[in-house]
Amino acid sequence: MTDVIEAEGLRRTYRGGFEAVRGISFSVAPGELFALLGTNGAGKTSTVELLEGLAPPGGGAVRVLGHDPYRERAAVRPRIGVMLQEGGFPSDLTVTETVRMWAGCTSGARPVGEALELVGLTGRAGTRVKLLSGGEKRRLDLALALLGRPEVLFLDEPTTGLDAEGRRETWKLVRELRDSGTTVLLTTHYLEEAEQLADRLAILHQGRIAAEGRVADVVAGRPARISFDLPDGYHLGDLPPLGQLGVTDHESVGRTVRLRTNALQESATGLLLWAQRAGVELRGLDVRSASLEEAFLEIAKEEKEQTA
Ligand SMILES: Nc1ncnc2c1ncn2[C@@H]1O[C@H](COP(=O)(O)OP(=O)(O)OP(=O)(O)O)[C@@H](O)[C@H]1O
Repeated sequence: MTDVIEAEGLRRTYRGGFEAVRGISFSVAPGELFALLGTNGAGKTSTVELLEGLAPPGGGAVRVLGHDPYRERAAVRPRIGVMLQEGGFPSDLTVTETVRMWAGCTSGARPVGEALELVGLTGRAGTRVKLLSGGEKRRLDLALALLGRPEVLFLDEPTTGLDAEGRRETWKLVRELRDSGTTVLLTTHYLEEAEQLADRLAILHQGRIAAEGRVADVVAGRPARISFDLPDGYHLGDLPPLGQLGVTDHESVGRTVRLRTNALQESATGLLLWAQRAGVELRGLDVRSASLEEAFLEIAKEEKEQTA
């Protein structure tokens, strides 16, 4: 089966000449959940808007469900669900009235009660939108995106403003939708969200894709981290030669030492053996494998250095 979303060399330039999207290519298979990550201003929303058909690309091509989402909007729009970053509903309507109004413009809409139940807003059905909390408004946005039982769901930072429980509930719902065959494109600032949900992801930086693949692919080859406080009376030079422990990089801030290593077991063992022999305690010892967060920060740093 062909891919549901295909982006090829996409570009977007705003009035004034700023190029926010600089030739990016990726594809999303049916039923796959693809996450776009990136620092503020990396170009996530600018890209997603092209996929949603809200603007034409300045270069390259995009196809959603086999159509050009901008030129063939009428064919694509009924089959996609869009949760924008800023919903912007009339604030004097109640939750039910808002969903009902939206349902009136949606073919094959779910019943209002079902949509509210899906996102856990049943108890707020009669509440005016202006009285909802930020997290509840995000959930209303999601209910509206789900109204038409979309084949493709675009979620632009869906859990911003949600508390930890609300975030986990939304993750569960998004997983269920994906498991029932919905293709999902998600943008997020939360790396844990991408780790939890994404089948594949791309990290955008300054309008380009800096890394792409499964979480394990993106994390592979990134260094692990060890940090600890130097024992009183000891200096960095008192540690065993760090290079021989497989440490690739180190820094110290005050008494805290941070090491990076591609040989975590070897480095940690060497350090602990040294501490045992010296009879000292390594307070604040923290040993962690490479994570998406580490990969993300490294990529952002590398790219910044390259463009400096
Ligand atoms: N209408 C516009 N006119 C000019 N520049 C814009 C416009 N919209 C966005 N930009 C710029 O394009 C760049 C990418 O913005 P975009 O909103 O796509 O980033 P993002 O990755 O979604 O960021 P965030 O995580 O902060 O939402 C930013 O530098 C932004 O200032």
